[in-house]
Amino acid sequence: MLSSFKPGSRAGQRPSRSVSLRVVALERDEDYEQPPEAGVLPDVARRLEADRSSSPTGTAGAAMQQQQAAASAAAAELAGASSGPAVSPAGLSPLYPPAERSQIQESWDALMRWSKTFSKRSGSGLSPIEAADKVVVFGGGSFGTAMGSSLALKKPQLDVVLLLRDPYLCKDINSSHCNTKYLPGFTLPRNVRATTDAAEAIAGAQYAVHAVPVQHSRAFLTGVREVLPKDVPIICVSKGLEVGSGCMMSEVIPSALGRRQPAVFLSGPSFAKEVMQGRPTGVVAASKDAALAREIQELFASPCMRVNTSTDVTGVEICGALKNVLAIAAGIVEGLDLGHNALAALIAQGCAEIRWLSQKVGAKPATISGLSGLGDIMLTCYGDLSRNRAVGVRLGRGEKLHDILASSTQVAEGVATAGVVVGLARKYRVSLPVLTAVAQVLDSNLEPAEAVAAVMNLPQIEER
Ligand SMILES: NC(=O)c1ccc[n+]([C@@H]2O[C@H](COP(=O)([O-])OP(=O)(O)OC[C@H]3O[C@@H](n4cnc5c(N)ncnc54)[C@H](O)[C@@H]3O)[C@@H](O)[C@H]2O)c1
Ligand SMILES: O=P(O)(O)OC[C@H](O)CO
Repeated sequence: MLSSFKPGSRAGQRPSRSVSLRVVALERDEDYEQPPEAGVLPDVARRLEADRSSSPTGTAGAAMQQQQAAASAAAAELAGASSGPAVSPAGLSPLYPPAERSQIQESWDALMRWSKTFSKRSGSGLSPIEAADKVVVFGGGSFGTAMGSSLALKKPQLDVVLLLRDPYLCKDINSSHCNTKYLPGFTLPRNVRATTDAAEAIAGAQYAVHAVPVQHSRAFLTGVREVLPKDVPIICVSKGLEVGSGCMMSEVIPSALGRRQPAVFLSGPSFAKEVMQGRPTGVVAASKDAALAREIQELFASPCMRVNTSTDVTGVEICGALKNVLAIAAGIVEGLDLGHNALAALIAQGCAEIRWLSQKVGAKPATISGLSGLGDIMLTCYGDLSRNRAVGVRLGRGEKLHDILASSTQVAEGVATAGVVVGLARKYRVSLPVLTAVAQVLDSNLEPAEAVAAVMNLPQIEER
């Protein structure tokens, strides 16, 4: 049975933000304990990989749990590797000369000791997940369901409530423990449930994960404004720019709620299906409130999920929005069957365009080359699971946008965002050939092949 519903329970019950402060400095070498023996680590990595490949992909609870257990065991073995036996992988002679080998081993040992020291220094007291008893997820699409499930698995007593519009899907989720519309084939953890009742879903929740598509977020948030306590942090996972206003979600949220709500923007390379499968994933939690970003880092972190923190909200948001548009371009190149050279050149050009515009709006270089920038660009441009890329592939193969959108039940945020990006580029006086070409194709002003030819025939320039 799910944990009890507590209407009075609010963010006040969350742990003090100083609790999870961690020390990041590397210690002096002599402070460390014995280094691990050579030969242990490759075995751990191999076992983790073997566990991964033998996991079923269709049962989120089981697969995620197996992955978390495998990753925990591997991490524990890494941390405790100092006491392991000196075994060499059978039949393999060392690749590097002895001097290099000992340097490599020393560097690795230092890393493992740092990891151990770091873990020991984690704060005492209740962690955010221990302190929480309810989390509400706005939108029960693929990513809201996946992120809610990963929290539910961390704590079986946690009440994770998906707030949906569709009563039939709610019934389905509550009776079959499967989100048949957005994540068919995955069994959800038992402590994930769904409702269409916003007041009931939100009451008593310590955190709200916002996973409603950007273009519907303003209306959605306006609708829940009265029942959402002003101190409940919103963890926004939606990536895109609002049509009409050009706003990022960090602007949409306070504008729709009419107040400054605590908020964190979680982004990075993270396909919902792979999160459900418990495959290793890395994301970044960005907030102007660094303590809140650390709290959310700790809330989501698991053996399967690394969470970096950042205070560069603008950078994380703009990169997350722009990579979706670039992924459509990558899909077009794929759909036109232009080859690997073309795809790599396109993505490199797209990365430059994202860097030019992101810097103009204030993104930090570390963000652009980090998880929400380069990390998510790579995933979305190369990964077959991307909906944005899939739109591009179908356009490249000759389908019309209207038909593509009509046949898809899931959002491809880049479609709406592409037009907004061109306006933003004009505002900041940046020329973005690839991203503008995507908007032209989507707006039916250019055939995909014509767009490629036009971009190829632009003047030859110096790289910048
Ligand atoms: N799917 C992923 O792998 C993934 C990963 C990271 C981030 N995201 C981002 O998360 C956001 C949500 O994506 P998703 O994949 O869950 O989308 P989805 O298409 O799978 O589901 C969208 C959800 O939003 C709901 N919704 C749509 N219109 C609504 C409205 N007007 N009011 C209320 N709810 C509405 C739908 O009912 C559904 O529950 C997007 O911005 C996406 O870019 C997705
Ligand atoms: O499927 P897409 O293209 O919406 O991408 C999903 C996520 O943003 C990947 O990080």
